Amino acid sequence: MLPNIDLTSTKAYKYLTDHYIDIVAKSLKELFDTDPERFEKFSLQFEDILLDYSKNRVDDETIALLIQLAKECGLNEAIEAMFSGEKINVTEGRPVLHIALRNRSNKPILVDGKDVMPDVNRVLQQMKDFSEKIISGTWKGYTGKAITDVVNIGIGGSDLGPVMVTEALKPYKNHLNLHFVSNVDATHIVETLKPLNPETTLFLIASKTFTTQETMANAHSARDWFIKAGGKQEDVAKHFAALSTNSKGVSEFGIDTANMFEFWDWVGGRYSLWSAIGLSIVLSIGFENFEGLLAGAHAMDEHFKTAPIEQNLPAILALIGIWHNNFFEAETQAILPYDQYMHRFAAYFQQGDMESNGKHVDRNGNHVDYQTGPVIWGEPGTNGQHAFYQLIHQGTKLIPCDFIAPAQSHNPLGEHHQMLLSNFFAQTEALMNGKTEEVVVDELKKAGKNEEEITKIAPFKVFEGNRPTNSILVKKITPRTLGSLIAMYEHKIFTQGIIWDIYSFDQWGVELGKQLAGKILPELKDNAEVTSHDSSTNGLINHYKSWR
Ligand SMILES: O=P(O)(O)OC[C@H]1O[C@@H](O)[C@H](O)[C@@H](O)[C@@H]1O
Repeated sequence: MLPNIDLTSTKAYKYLTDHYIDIVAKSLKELFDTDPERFEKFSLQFEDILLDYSKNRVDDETIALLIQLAKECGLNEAIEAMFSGEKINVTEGRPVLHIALRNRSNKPILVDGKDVMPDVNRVLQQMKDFSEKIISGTWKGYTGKAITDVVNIGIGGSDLGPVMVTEALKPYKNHLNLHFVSNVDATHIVETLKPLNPETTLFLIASKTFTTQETMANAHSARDWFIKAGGKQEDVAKHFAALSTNSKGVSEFGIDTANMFEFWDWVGGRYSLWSAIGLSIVLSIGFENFEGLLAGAHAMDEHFKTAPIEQNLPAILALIGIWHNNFFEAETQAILPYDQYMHRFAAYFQQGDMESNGKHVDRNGNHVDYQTGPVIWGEPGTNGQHAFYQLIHQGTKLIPCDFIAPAQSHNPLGEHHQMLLSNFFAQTEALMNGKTEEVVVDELKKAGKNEEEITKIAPFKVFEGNRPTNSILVKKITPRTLGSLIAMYEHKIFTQGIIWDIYSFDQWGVELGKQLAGKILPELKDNAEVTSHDSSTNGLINHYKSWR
């Protein structure tokens, strides 16, 4: 069972509340000046991932108290509960076992007394066999041609993970063209299908439940397109596969269950890229590379499970996040990868983090009296620097940032990578140190400005600094490193959910909008005036009807 705690009544929380008053009085610059060991002390390495968390407003005492907080909140017991297959997703009555999907040790993991590993390995083998046929061209479409294009139709967890990983690992890509359709807006499928040839296109219908409205609508439109282009019903089997937990739904759609890649209800949608949902990844980079991704995640799982909290990368990241969120009252967390291939990383963790920890009810069903999950956002560097970094440097909001960069580029072209990394290093330094009025005045004097001009302009050029950042430097973005990085963030989310005493693995908050859309859809079928809602909703619907 997950431990039952009252976060703000823990001893550590109370100590941290007092300790916060000491820390806010100190600047990051001072903390560095008074402790020459700071980098060594506040950085951790796991394989090819270096986490430097020294540029956060923490000292030895902060870290000790945060670790005490994690212990008081039962983090170690919670990790044990997850890894041993306990039903820690209580509101849905399910275990949380994405770790089983990448359990390369094959040690048994029991759910209701049954080892899940044989099923996991069976589906992995099925993915391997299928992908080898598609990639080698031995699998033929209905006119005898090899597959050239793969369209993954899915949304949320059945889209974001595969999109993010196939983009991040593009250097490992083969000849197949990958496409992703998620939005129910017809534009998405229409534009995707325009250049495609049905004879050489494979559709993967990716949906855990196989009931999601957007995915089902896109899947039906894809099948209609295929049939209209000359494919016959019996040809569907050569061009459609399903990735799902719902075999009944799959066969009702008309996909042969031989072409169904199964997963299980103990895999959360936003944690499912390691499951059959990852088939588009396998098709894009090959099974061996997918295994590399799984192995990297597994290595991070073992680290998370066994490393003491003070050396545990996901736990430390989580605790630093809690320090900002609950004591500094930071509302958001930016994820800034200095790697163009990782351009969907922040978008992926918007779902991963916000759908997991965007909860205001604790595990006893009571309204929390503290902040929980932050708003996650971000774009790749250096683009962000020329867009929103102004606010991070000089705005009124505290934005803790994770800077991520590879030491080695997949595209070592001229000085590009050094330029990119010079920005990566410079930004965290600038955010930490800022620029004092004294320095600004001095610079303006040197630039030949007079007293009056200096007084006028100086305030705008001052940077307060003291802005917290983590730097995550990796050797290279390989399948293994990416697997570890994703798992690191997954376990960070888990740790924070445990400390905030919330259930991180359900997502009831997405249901209400779906229900209401289901009620409104039939009201849009004719032109009759709608009066069943509030005046705004009625007004909007009726206006829409008058314009269509
Ligand atoms: O894979 P499915 O069942 O089509 O679900 C897609 C998404 O549907 C959303 O409603 C859920 O909030 C997500 O968690 C999920 O990933």
